[in-house]
Amino acid sequence: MSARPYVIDEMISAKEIAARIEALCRDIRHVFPADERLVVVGLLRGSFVFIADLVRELSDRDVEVDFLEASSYGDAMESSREVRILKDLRGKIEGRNVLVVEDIVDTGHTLNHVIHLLESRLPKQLRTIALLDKPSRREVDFRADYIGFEIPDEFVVGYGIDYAQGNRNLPFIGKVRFTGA
Ligand SMILES: O=P(O)(O)OC[C@H]1O[C@H](OP(=O)(O)OP(=O)(O)O)[C@H](O)[C@@H]1O
Ligand code: HPA
Repeated sequence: MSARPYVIDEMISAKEIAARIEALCRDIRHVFPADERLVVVGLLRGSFVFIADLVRELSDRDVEVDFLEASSYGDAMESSREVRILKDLRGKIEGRNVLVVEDIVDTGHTLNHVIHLLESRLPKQLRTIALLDKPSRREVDFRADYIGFEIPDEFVVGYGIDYAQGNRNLPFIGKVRFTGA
């Protein structure tokens, strides 16, 4: 838990997120063949809420869900720039249609690292989707194929995203504002 007191100011409401997911899924349906299974890969832990809403919006498709756990922030607000794979996929992705789901792209190190790893397994088609993108913070040249919202350089929480492992269960995206000393 953080020692510094803070409040959370709402930035993106639950309603706005739901509407954006509907629109994103309309685009995704155009890209992946309707008659082939789609492997939706969530990057733990931050994507767990987003992937849950995304796959239910894609309930008209044959979807398999898998997870990969990557970590580079730990409890800090700054990336360590060292992406550790803590849990690998259960299934094989060679020759398959894959959608990688991320909560936020900040420096870009996490998704960049994961995509290189998964590309080496020779999927038929691999696309990435991130709910949030902070382009002003980018340290590696990476852009997700689908982006929910571009946001300014603020530390955000909620809808799966944490600060020191807290606040993942907020239904909206909020920014952390420190108060006092
Ligand atoms: O673009 P980057 O600067 O690499 O930051 C993005 C990553 O940081 C967070 O993960 P974290 O390492 O905090 O793990 P978590 O998903 O378990 O919270 C977030 O969930 C992204 O995966
Ligand atoms: O803004 C953020 N909030 C929480 N975790 C993060 N990991 C990268 N950026 C962020």
